[in-house]
Amino acid sequence: YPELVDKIKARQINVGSLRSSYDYIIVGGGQSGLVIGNRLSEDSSSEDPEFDNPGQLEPSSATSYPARDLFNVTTVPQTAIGGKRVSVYAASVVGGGSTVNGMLFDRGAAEDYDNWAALGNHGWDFAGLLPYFRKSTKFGTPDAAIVREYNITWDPNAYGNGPIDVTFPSWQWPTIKVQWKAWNEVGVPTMTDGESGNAFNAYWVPNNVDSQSRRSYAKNRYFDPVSTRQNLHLLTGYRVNDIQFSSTKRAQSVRIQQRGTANGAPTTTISANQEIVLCAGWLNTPLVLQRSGIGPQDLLTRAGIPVMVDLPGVGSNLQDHPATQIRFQYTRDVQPNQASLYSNQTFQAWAQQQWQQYRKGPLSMLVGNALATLPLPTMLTTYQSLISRVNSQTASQYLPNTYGAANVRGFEAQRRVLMASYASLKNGVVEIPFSGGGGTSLVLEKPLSRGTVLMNPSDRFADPTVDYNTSINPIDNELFVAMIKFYRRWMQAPSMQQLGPQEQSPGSSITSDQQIISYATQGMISSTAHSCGTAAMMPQDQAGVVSPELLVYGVTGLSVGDISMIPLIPATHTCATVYAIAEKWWLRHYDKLHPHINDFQNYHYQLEDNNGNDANHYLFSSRPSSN
Ligand SMILES: Cc1cc2nc3c(=O)[nH]c(=O)nc-3n(C[C@H](O)[C@H](O)[C@H](O)COP(=O)(O)OP(=O)(O)OC[C@H]3O[C@@H](n4cnc5c(N)ncnc54)[C@H](O)[C@@H]3O)c2cc1C
Repeated sequence: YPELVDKIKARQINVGSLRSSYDYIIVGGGQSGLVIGNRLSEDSSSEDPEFDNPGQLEPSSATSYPARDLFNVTTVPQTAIGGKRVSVYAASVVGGGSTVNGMLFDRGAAEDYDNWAALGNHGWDFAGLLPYFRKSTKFGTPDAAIVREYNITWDPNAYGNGPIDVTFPSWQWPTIKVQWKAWNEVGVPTMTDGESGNAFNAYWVPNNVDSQSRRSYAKNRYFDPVSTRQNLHLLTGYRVNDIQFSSTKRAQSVRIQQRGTANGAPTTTISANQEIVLCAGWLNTPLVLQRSGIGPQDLLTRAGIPVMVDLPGVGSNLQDHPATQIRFQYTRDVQPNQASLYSNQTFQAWAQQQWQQYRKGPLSMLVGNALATLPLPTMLTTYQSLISRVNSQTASQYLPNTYGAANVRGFEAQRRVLMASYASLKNGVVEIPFSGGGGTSLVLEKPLSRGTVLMNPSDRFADPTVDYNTSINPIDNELFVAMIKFYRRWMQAPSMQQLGPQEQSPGSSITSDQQIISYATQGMISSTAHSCGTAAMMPQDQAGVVSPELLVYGVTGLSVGDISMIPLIPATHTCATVYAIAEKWWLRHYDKLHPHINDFQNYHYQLEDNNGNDANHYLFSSRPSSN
């Protein structure tokens, strides 16, 4: 898209014009980095450069993940899923994941975030995050005819007046009506909306698109409108290698190197007067920390890097949503259906015309708009016995051998809140997306397996070693078995029979748990592009890396504003949550500018009025109440 590249080139700063120091340096102009850059530069007294790797810009809706905008990294062999190496998804482009992602835009259940607070992170429960979910979004009323036809529901109070446009496309496949009914028949109720804390059972999920089906993302909503601010500089084509510290362990400067030059090539040093904010994503935030001497002592020593802070959590606690596939064919499918887009030329031509003329119709639809996020008790009558089996495992039993005592304590704490969620009817353990077709991905939302992102000790500039340890904990596989069995039950629901569902894979001959596990692991992927947790917000003695204020333990002037801070992966696609995290990161900075308002927990409710409009003026005029 040459015209877009030219536009961004006109705005970005050349390395030669960089200042030698800035107030804030944001490492990574991805999704969270652009949010934080926008918010910080609202204050004209600070100057913020953002460093990023260049890439092509994604101008419109897209469902395929462009490899050119992703880091080219694969995992080590995943021993529990047949030894395959799997691709990782980490964006390397301005706007980061928001530029390349599938635009399914949802939030976790309230309990997902309440779990974060239960792990010692005051203010990070759902009530503490909701103002930021609202602050980042604005809901656009979808096509009335489609809403009526498919009974699409949402909660307008879940949204605010923020930069990211959210709405539903103007198309659904007719078969989805049968699917909704069938969910109800197997005991899965329909929720009005998943966005207001009720993301469990079955519910509609919008996309982050505007009324013209155009991608609404961090670059065009948080960066472009403020790119002319004189106090915000964006540098592309460089990477931050590491951070340098003063003798009092204050983060002082970053060393940057042009991408594409030999590792260790001459670097430029840029200083930060106030703070360095790591927004380089789940893959690179831990790597930059490790290169800077913050990480597991043993790893740093092996790499010959002086230890600034021994934080065993840096690069551990890696989580994602692993997935496998299931496929049924509808022998009495209704017309039109997804296949019509390929098999029926008249329909195909009509779809093209709808898209080109009105940006509507089947081609405006992305990955689908409905999810069944199933609580374990709904899916498995013997769920108590599964929970007992988890609790009888030694905490360290399936953890990577690089994990030390603090990591095990952290996992034990996570397991306690996770088991409460496994028993809950208000929190999903698995996700089954549905959009009318007979096949789909089956996604594990609350895995017990944990992984690592570790610097290569013999070459700190090489790609890191990524290991998800997918399915290493056998309970994860039991959850896949339960999911496949429940999917089969759904296909046997009375309403579904009008479609004549016929199982293609795994196939009706695959019946025993062991057969199902072997099918599921064979087709399993480790990541659905929701990797997180590698610089987690946990207590320091439980392998935490950042405090609830998102400050890195053991040093000053250094924080994390991206997805790495997530302690426990929520049962949702992660984009909306990352906006809320980055918006909330900014709160502490606001606190610094306005020290008379000094209660982190209490005033976050004041950031918006009840309609979700920005109500920052409250902050200037009154001290919030203490309830
Ligand atoms: C292919 C894909 C599909 C997805 N689909 C969905 C979806 O449909 N729905 C959903 O909700 N979520 C989805 N996600 C997840 C979501 O987009 C991400 O979780 C989110 O964007 C992560 O934001 P972040 O700010 O933490 O990191 P990122 O947005 O990845 O930003 C990191 C930035 O740091 C830069 N960087 C890295 N290293 C350095 C360095 N050393 N120096 C300087 N800069 C550096 C990178 O270039 C990048 O711009 C998807 C993600 C991907 C990758």
